[in-house]
Amino acid sequence: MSIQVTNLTKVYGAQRAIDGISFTLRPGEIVGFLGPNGAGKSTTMKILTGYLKASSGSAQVADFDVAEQPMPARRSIGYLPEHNPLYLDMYVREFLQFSGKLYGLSGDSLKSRVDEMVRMCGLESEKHKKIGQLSKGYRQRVGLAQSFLHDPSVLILDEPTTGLDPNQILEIRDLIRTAGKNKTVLFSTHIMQEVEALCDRVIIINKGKVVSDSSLQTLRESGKSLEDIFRSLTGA
Ligand SMILES: Nc1ncnc2c1ncn2[C@@H]1O[C@H](COP(=O)(O)OP(=O)(O)OP(=O)(O)O)[C@@H](O)[C@H]1O
Repeated sequence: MSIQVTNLTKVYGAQRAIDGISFTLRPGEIVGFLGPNGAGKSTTMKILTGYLKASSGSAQVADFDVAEQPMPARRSIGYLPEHNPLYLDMYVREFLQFSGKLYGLSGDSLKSRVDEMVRMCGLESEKHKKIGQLSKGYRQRVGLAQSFLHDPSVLILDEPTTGLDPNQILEIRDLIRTAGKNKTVLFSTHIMQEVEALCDRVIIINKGKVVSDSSLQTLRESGKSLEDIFRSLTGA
């Protein structure tokens, strides 16, 4: 399995942010991770990417346990956090080179990989600017370029299109589709059309529990819209 989450629980003080969730992603699947605000999506993604420790349960990425084998697990993952912490004073290329070095790239392979990401993510016109001078959409592209740099087999993208205008949403969606070919992708979003445009499968969580895990095809066959299904399962 590319991602395997088993009985994962995270407790913050008195609150169970996630409460015994389990799911799996097979290689090559693109899965939408939906849930209302505060449902536990980011918490789950932060555990998968090694930024948070689970209170109990286990998570594996590319068959590496994220708690016991954190380094190989991390190398298998491209992660775009919800609040993408870019270095605003760095130039675009400088930042990508710096990030590539952290993944062990160097020399010509680093340079050619950075060039490829700049091209793929549509950053040619902005590559000589500082990140702090970029629009939100271009910053998001830099974040995606960074997450794709080391050619990971698994992409974990936390609300990749939040705050973007409709044109940028479509562009970023295309980018995820292109970059996600032959990769496993778990991404969270509040945009139902995005799920319909990109996903094979949808996992819906509510109050820290998985309330639905179905293929888009199965959900379509129910005759209800994804929005109606989401509302009925999350009590909105
Ligand atoms: N560091 C923290 N300390 C205490 N509680 C936290 C912390 N981080 C998250 N929580 C709580 O855990 C719950 C799940 O939060 P999480 O960010 O995972 O939700 P989410 O589904 O990603 O929400 P959103 O759609 O709003 O981004 C929320 O009630 C949140 O307030």
